Amino acid sequence: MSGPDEKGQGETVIEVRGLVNRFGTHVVHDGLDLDVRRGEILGIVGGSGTGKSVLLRAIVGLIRPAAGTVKVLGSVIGDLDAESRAALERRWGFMFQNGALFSSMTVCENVEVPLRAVPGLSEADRVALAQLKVSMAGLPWNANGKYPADLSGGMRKRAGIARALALDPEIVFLDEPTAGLDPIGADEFDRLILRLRDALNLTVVLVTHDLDTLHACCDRIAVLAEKKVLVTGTIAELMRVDHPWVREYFHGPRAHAAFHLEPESE
Ligand SMILES: Nc1ncnc2c1ncn2[C@@H]1O[C@H](COP(=O)(O)OP(=O)(O)OP(=O)(O)O)[C@@H](O)[C@H]1O
Repeated sequence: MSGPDEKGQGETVIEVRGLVNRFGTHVVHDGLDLDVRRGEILGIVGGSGTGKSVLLRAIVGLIRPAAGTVKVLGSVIGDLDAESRAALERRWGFMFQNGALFSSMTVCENVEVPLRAVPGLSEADRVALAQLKVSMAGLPWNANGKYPADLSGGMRKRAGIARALALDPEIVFLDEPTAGLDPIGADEFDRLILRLRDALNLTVVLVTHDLDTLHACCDRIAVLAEKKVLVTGTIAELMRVDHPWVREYFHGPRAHAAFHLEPESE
């Protein structure tokens, strides 16, 4: 790989080494390594229960690993005092699977939540910034005043991404961004992810089962299997990997449809 360019594209912004996560005797990750480069959209795929969400949570420090190191933007998570930790957290945004919005707050108020931690920001500026993020997420103006219960699933996800963008992060984590969306809504969301990455120079790490999202959005894909990242690469590279799960996933009929390939002859 060539080194970072003048905008830092290509530099490693997340470095996971020897990660071990376990719940009781259940070992989810055992010596997992992962690198994420600035400016890329990295998709994480794997069978159900292989620990994709646990990996995202471990990267942002919501789960304390049993062993290994996670370095984000040059800092080792776990070594930081509360103040440095809070400063680092402002440099990423996280969109949980269902949006994880506060049901008693409007969309605008939800997006304002992270902005409340910014010292010296007036209420008027906070509201204006939140409204800007809501529109950047592709929601209409009148969504600002709506409550999560009054939104469709797709709109809730957009509100979740607006909140993840509240603090102008460098990295955005998306947990199954298109899950539960109809195909048109999922396509629109894929395009939104690409637009936001390009417009805001974001690094995006997303967990997905959606082959269309992999094809439309991801520069590289990391495959979780056997308690680690088995392989990372482009779709073309992963299609050449000889591993039962990878083969089945990247050569199945759904993959062929998503990747616009001719059906394989038996
Ligand atoms: N807080 C927890 N306590 C105990 N076990 C947990 C906890 N969180 C996750 N697990 C277990 O860790 C494993 C990995 O979970 P995770 O949610 O990361 O899987 P996943 O790959 O995201 O799955 P899916 O594709 O089905 O969403 C699962 O067996 C799950 O039951």
